[in-house]
This record gives sequence, C-alpha cells and structure tokens, in this order.
Amino acid sequence: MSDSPQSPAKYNMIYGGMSIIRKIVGPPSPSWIFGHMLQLTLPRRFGAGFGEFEFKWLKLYGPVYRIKACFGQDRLMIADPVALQYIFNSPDFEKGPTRDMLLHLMNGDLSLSCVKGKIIPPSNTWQNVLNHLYNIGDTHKRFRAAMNNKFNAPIVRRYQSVFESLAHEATLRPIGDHVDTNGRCLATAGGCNIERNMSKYDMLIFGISLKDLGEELISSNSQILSPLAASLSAASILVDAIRVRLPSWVSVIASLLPTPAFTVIRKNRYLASQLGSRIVHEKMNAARKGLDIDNDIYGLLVATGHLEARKSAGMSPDEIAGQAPLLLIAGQDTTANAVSFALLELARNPETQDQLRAEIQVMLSERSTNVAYDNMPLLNAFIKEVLRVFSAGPIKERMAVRDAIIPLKERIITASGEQITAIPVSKGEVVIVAPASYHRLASRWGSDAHEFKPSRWLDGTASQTDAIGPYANLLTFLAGGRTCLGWRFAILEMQVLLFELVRKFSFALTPDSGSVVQPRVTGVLMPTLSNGKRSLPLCVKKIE
Ligand code: HEM
Repeated sequence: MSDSPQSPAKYNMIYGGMSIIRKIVGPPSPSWIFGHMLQLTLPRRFGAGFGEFEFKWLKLYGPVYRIKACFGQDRLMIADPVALQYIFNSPDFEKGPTRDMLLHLMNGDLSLSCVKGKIIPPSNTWQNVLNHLYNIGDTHKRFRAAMNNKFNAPIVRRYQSVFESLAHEATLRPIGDHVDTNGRCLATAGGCNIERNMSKYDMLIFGISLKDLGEELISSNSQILSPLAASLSAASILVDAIRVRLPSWVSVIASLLPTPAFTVIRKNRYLASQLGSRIVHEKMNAARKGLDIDNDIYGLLVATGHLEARKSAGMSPDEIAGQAPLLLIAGQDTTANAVSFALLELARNPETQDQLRAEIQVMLSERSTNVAYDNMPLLNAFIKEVLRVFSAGPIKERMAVRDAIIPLKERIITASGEQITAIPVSKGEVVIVAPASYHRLASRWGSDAHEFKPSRWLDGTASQTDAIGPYANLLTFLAGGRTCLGWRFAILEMQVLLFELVRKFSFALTPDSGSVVQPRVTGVLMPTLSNGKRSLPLCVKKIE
C-alpha cells in the first residue's frame, strides 16, 4: 500500500508507532480488571438503567471516545456514522473474538454467523482479483450468495398470508400468561404467546413442523437468549478477561465447562444440528422422487444447492444442515422482543395507539385484496421508532484483521489538543461499534433523539443522508456484509402482528409496568422488571 496521507504507515510516523487510541479522551476507568465493561453491559449492578452510562459518555465525549475493557485494554466506542459505515463494509474488520467464540458455541462452525471471508494480503492483487471473481476461500460470501435470494422481497411477500393467519390465530386466545383480578389479560414478554408465535413463524419460514422440532428443542431454544442471557453477558466479560491474558485454547476449554449456560447452549446446538441434517436428508429424498421441495427456505436451499454445487457456488447438504441452530434462534427472540417493546410504547402512548387503530380501520375499509402494510405511514413510522430506540444489539465488537484507518464524519480533538479526522488501528485491535448510541445522535435523529417519537419519521426530522444499514438508516440489523439476513421477514412479521393486535386489543400500563419496565442488555435487549426478571405486564382488553 502506498504511503499516502491516509496510510497506516504515515500515521505510525506521526504518532511514533504508539496507538493513537491512548490519546483519545474518554471516561476514567473505575476498575483495572473490568474497565467499563460492567457499566456497559450490566448497568443494573450500579442502580442504572439501560444505556445510562453509555448515553452520558456520548453526551460528554461525542460519537467517538475511548473506554477501558478488561485488564486495562483500550477500546474505541464508535457511533460516528462515517466510521461505522467504513467498519461494517470494509474487509479489514471481522466480528470480535469474544462474540465469535460465543457464536461458534451457539450456532456451530458451519453457520453463516461463524464462517469467514478469506483474508488476503493487500499486495496480492492477482489473488484479490481471482477471489473476487470466484469467491475462492470466501465461505461467508459463498453462503450469503446462496442464501440472500431466499430472503429477498418477493420470497418474503409469499409469507404474508401465512403470517396473517397465524396472527389471527394468536388473537383467538389470551395473548399472555396471566389474568388480573378484573379478568383482564396481562401480556408478558417472557414465554408468552408473542414468543411462541415467533417460533411458529420461524418454523413456517424454514419448513419445520412443531413435531419436527420436538419438546426438548423447544424448551432448550427458549432458554438460549432469555433466562440465561444474563449469565451470557457475564460469560462474555469473563471470556474477554481470560482471552487477553491467557492462550486462546484456555478460553475454548473454559467454554466446555459444565456451567448451566454453556450446557444449555451445547445441547441446543446438538439438537438443532440433528434436526437440520434430518430435514435436509428428507428434502433430498423428496427431490429424488420428483416431488416439489421449494416451498420453504430449507427446501429452496436444498433445491438450488443441487444445481449450484457443480459451479462450486452453492452450499453442500452438510453446509445447509449446519444453518439450523442459527436460523432457529436468530429471528425468534429478536423479533419477539421488538414486538414486546412496541406494545409497551403503545401502552405508554394511548394517543398514538388510537391514531394507529384509526389508520388500520382506513386500510381495512379501503383494501380490495391484500393489506398493503408498506402503505401505512404511521404503522411503519412506529416500527422504525421501536427499532431505533430498542436496538436488539446495542453494542457489538469488531476486530481489525489488518492495519486500517477509520475515517470520521466529525473531527475529534485528542487529549493533547490535536484535531484528527481519521483513526489508525493496528491489526488485532478490537473496537466497539455502538448502534444504540448512533440511534441517539442529535445530528441524525433530531435534538429529542432520546425520546420515543414516531412523528420524526413523518415530518422529515430523521435524516436519511449517508445511508447506513438495510432499513431506514438504522443499525438495528447492522450493515455491510454481515447485515441481518432475515430483516425483511422481521419487518413483515412486526407489521402483520401489530396490525392484528392493535385492531383487536387495547394496551394499557399496569401499576407495575409504568415505571419499572426497562430494557436490559443481555444477549438481546429485552423488557424486564426492576428485579431483573424478564417480563412485560400490560393490561390487554379486547375491543368489542
Ligand atoms: C427484529 C428482529 C431482528 C433483529 C433486530 C436482528 C438483528 C440481527 C443482527 C444485529 C445481526 C448481525 C449480528 C452480528 O453480526 O453480530 C443479525 C444477523 C442475522 N440474522 Fe437477524 N435480526 C432479526 C430477525 C431475524 C430473522 C426473522 C431472521 C431469519 C428469518 C434473522 C436471521 C439472521 C441471520 C441468518 C443472521 C446472520 C447473518 C450473517 O452472519 O451473515 N434475523 N440479525
């Protein structure tokens, strides 16, 4: 690479090889062992709510600042849109090691979330050209190429009527576990019908029946991201701490320990992998008999896998089977929690709830055939605002796989007073990308970015410049090569379910839910009570 003003070599000359991250300002570290990681991931321990520390730091230090990770490691916290866009789209960055290890544990080595692109030295231009043309060695790119068109808009639209009948079915029963003393139903997020509905959606998308799934996998799956999520957060911190001081094999051994969290994860992965192999086997047998198999995602993958295998661009049967653990959990808790937060905000904002119900009535009276969910301005503004304020993964790690320079939208001033417009990072350095902070930038979402306000999507306050992320400029589904594969499914599921629920029920706060329901950062952001229990008590009344 040439020694241009933007090259890592130039920056090394300027800063004498010393990591510039040390010169970037940030909050003082409360602990050498844990740095700021406990405040960031377990704020409740300090009597604080979700994001309280992070958003205070954002206000004090701006969209790029330095915090401390375990054992005195420096970490950049990044919410600057240009920097984020660069990190997500550049081959210079991959998932961070801690997250990577947990994903391998949960989803298995063959899953889309774990396979990698081949890292080629930048000087090897011919190899780069060959790689680009044939995806040689780039397993992630090959998998995405095989899977992307099974998750595109026309395929997702096919599921609208299926989702609608499931949403209708869900409203025939009480939508929660508890009934209060007045006989009203209380919706709860933990283990409620919303969640069961999501797993039904998933099964339909992938062509899996309840019988296929089996009780053992259902209960194991439901434990993955919810009740054990807190121990997962603690586990991540522990793995991080271990990883930096000890050889990597030690953290692998640690993950094999018979702790409750790791045991459930291992069991779930095993059961889901068995299921994946069985389904692929059945689909292949059906294809051999000349039967149609392309009526669900798994069938589509097996059908095209057959055709594409010869071009070495498709996925082998083992590779398709290996997606089961990921596909069975990726869309379940994430979408269920997003719908739960949506119901909470409807209960908090009765006026918005009434306006949404009115929009639904207009759509019902005007439609000739299908409901055109995309043509409902308030419904979509509301969904965007839910996904902005309650970003499922508020923070993520990314690691530089070679020396790189991160460009910035806004210049920052270092501790020694220099103004910089880009930050060089060395190979192996880990940065924290912060969707939740990005979603609170006044420059992007308005001066009231901390408030829940769907109208910002209708009056043009929400900025759509410097496009980032696949949906509404949001980072809820991340961006770049690792963008959520199922984001279109998630949006349609939310549109259908909210349409049906708001049409048939009214939602109000209970004495419990008003002040104490707050998001908790664990595996995914979820509503919890002040005691940390996962729950969303709401009064739900059927509309006559
Ligand atoms: C509101 C709902 C959802 C949210 C917020 C969400 C969010 C995300 C995020 C943030 C990632 C990137 C993780 C990372 O790289 O660290 C991701 C990846 C993924 N998501 Fe989703 N997701 C949702 C629903 C779904 C659904 C419904 C499906 C499947 C039908 C799905 C399938 C996947 C898959 C397969 C990946 C891995 C992509 C890859 O590594 O290339 N997601 N999702």
